[in-house]
Amino acid sequence: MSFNHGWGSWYNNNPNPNSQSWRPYANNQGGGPMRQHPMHPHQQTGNGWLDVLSNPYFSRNIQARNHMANYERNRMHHFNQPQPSVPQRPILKGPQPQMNDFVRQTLINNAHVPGLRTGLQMRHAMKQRAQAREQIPEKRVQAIPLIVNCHIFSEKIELRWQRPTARKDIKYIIIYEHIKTKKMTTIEEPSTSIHRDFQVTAGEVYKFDVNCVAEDNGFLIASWSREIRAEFSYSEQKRLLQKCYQFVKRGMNGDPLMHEFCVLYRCKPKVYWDEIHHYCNDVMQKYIKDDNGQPGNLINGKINGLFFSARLNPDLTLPQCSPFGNVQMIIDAFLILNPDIHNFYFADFYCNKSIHYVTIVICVIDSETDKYCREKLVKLNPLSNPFVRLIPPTDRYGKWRFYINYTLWVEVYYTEDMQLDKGQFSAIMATGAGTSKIGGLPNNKRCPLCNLYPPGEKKMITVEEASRELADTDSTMATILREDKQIDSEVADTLLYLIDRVEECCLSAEELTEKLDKNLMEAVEEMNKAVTRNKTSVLASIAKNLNDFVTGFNKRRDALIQKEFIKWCKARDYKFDGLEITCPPGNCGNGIYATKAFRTGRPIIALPEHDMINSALVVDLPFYRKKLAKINEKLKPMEILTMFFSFEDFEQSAWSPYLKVLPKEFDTPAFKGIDYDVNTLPLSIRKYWIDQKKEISDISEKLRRLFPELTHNKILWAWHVVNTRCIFVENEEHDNVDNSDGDTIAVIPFVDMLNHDPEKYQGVAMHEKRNGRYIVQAKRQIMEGEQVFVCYGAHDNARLLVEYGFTLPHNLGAKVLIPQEVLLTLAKIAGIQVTREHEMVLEEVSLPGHLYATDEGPSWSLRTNVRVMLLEHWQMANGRWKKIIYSHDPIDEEVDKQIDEKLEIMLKELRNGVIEKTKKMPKEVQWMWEEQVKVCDVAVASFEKPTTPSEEKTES
Ligand SMILES: C[S@@+](CC[C@H](N)C(=O)[O-])C[C@H]1O[C@@H](n2cnc3c(N)ncnc32)[C@H](O)[C@@H]1O
Repeated sequence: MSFNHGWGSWYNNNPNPNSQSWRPYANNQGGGPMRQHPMHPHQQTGNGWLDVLSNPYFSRNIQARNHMANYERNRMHHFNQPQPSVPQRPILKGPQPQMNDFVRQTLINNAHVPGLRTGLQMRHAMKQRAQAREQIPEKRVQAIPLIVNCHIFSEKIELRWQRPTARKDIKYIIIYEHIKTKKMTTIEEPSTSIHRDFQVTAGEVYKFDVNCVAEDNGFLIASWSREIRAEFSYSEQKRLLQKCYQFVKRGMNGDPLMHEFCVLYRCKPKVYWDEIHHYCNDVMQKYIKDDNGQPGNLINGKINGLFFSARLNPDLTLPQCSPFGNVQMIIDAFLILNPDIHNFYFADFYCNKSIHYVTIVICVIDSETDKYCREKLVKLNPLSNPFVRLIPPTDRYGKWRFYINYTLWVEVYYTEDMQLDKGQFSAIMATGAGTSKIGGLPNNKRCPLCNLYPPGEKKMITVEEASRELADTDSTMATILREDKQIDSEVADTLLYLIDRVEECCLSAEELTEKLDKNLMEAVEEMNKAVTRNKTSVLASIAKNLNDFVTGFNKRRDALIQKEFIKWCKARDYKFDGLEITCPPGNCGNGIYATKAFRTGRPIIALPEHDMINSALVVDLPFYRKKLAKINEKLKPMEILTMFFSFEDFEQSAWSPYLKVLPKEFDTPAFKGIDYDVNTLPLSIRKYWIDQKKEISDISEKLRRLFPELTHNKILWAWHVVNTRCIFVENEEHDNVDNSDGDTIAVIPFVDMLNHDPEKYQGVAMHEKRNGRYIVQAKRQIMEGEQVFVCYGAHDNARLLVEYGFTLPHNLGAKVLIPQEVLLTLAKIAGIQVTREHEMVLEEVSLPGHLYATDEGPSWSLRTNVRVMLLEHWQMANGRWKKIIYSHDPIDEEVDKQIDEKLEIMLKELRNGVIEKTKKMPKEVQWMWEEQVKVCDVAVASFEKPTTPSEEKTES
């Protein structure tokens, strides 16, 4: 970077030796530049600041007063003459001086200090408004509030509302008024409509009234009203910044062209300073930002501040003339730009004719203005932005260095009051009228360099702009883009659209709706497909950046939704101190983590029993009671809960914060529309798969028949919510529930955030009826930082996938089901003579034939089944087998050995059979079979005699 050239010349060679500097408003009357240049600490006297130090208004410095008099040529002259009403120099921050009516009126009409002017005008306006309010009796309308979300852009306002009622005989009447012209437009929207866009003019204010009325008699059902200023959305603001980045010229090495400075200055007519001195206790008060710049910017009329400049002449001297006035206040740059206490924001980029301006807002950290800017404007890094850049001191006693871009005009808008004694004053030449236009100049709306929508141009950002935006977060991107400009236009459009969507999504919590999320994700998917079709490094890089952005955004959104959910739980008296919801690594949604240790037996979650969502709760809710009364049919618990989750509205429901934390989709085959061929599935999952398919299709058909407004997809989602989250609870019988198959399910918010781990689980859940609560207890000690698990059951991976949509890498629940016909076949292969009598006993014993991954050898029930098949005729006659099978006596050694021998043959045969099957199975289910092979391997291995160390030695 070339920052330093010629800086010293300003100190050494003041181009205007006649110009004067002084500190007329200073309390301490000290002199000299506020900040000495680190390289030239003692060279400040050359510009004459030490010569004229005192206040001209108290006649202590004749020279200065004469000097100022030369510039006196304004209509406020009389304020500068000693008058009876002029107060003595007031004590700082003392009471405001009294003004007579004449003075006040003159000030209102002519004041040069906008703070003074706007203050008085505002008070006047407020008085008028209060009077008007008193005159108009408040109109009370009996209507419920309509919920409307507004999406505000500089040239478009989008309104989206939620239907206030399920009634169809309604319509919406939208009245919007352009406040300035009073032009009113009325439009009607049908009952099906839920949004409407309005083309507007940037910076203008519109009043919108959205009324939902009954179609026949016009009765007002719900209403909403708001005044909206058409202003930049956050994404537009960022695009403007990108335009500004593009405008900034850069040197050979890519760095922006900047020069060093150490003071900021503000030029105003002398009367301006006089008024502050006489009427404002020497405090230059910040005042409301005028209408200069882009009409849609987010600071005009919104924040208060004072403009300063740092721009120097080409020879790096301070300017000696200004269109804004004949007195220049000069202050130490560190006072305004100290990055330890200030935040920097980009606020505007515009031109009036040819000069381009960028407005940088400087706020004291955490001030009210800072909070506003943080929300609305784009924050800049003081150390790396190309407009006002700071370089930290190199050692402990060093000073900050300041650089300003000289390829455009940087306006520094400081949002605090400033005392005059902080500065030094210099007389300069006023060019033009000596003052800026009151209210501000209109910007040039035709300039394509600084307008987002110059006339005649498409309202689409360019690829370069998009790439710039991304380059902001990934500096390598810009380099890649410069190299490769061959970008397919369709792909570019997709990317640009996505950038817009992503930026818009960042606006506010209001936008975090399910719908927008879905749109966004669809857009991302579209983008990823488009990028795959056009494999260029540029696109891949842009796509990666956007994907990262979307992921980050989603994370922020999830955190927000979670916060609301926690608030909701606490308000309902859920107790879960020492726990937090976090997203564990991997793809398993949320989980619950301990933020402190819990001892064994401690309840870690407790909630009132009436908060369990079970069939009784649902059928007693007025909405569902009415619905069920109409259909005159009792539903089963699973059907009732599915109906509940199908109907509840994400925004309106009393469970809204809970509904929002529920997964939007599930990874189960049923949800993904995968239809396995039953014959390709291992036996352990076959029945469950058939039953599940039937249940989903039956419930879906039934609910759609009873409630035609429900769709299959909605029911499918709701069924999954219930099926993956419900817990066993013994519910009381309820007259309006069909409990012919029992009623043992409930969905329990928060508790249903616990994930499954059959090995590590520390949480056991139970309904404590006597205490009227549902709790989760620590069954063993839980350490701080651990995820808290429960056990959903000893399920193998096929079952976990089909029922819950996940699998475990080392699942001890893996098992092989050996039904009776398979058992008989295997027994025959092993040489067992199985008679009809054996089969009948087997049926009566009815022990399950399972092999488990955890078993050290075949289970007791499998061994017993084999034992039954080895019984002789006489042992089975007259029920004698019962005594043998259920006896506590140890099994005869001979028999035991025989069982082992037979089982070994049977299981080896089983393993071979499973391996053969695995080979023939379609790819998507092969893993299920492989898991079965592993279980067989474990069982077979248990028969192999362990080799002793001596045998090992001999073999080797
Ligand atoms: C009762 S919910 C548990 C909370 C859930 N993770 C969430 O985000 O809301 C059950 C669901 O959690 C996920 N899940 C539970 N345990 C898991 C595990 N060990 N690994 C992966 N996903 C798991 C599955 O998606 C399952 O359908």
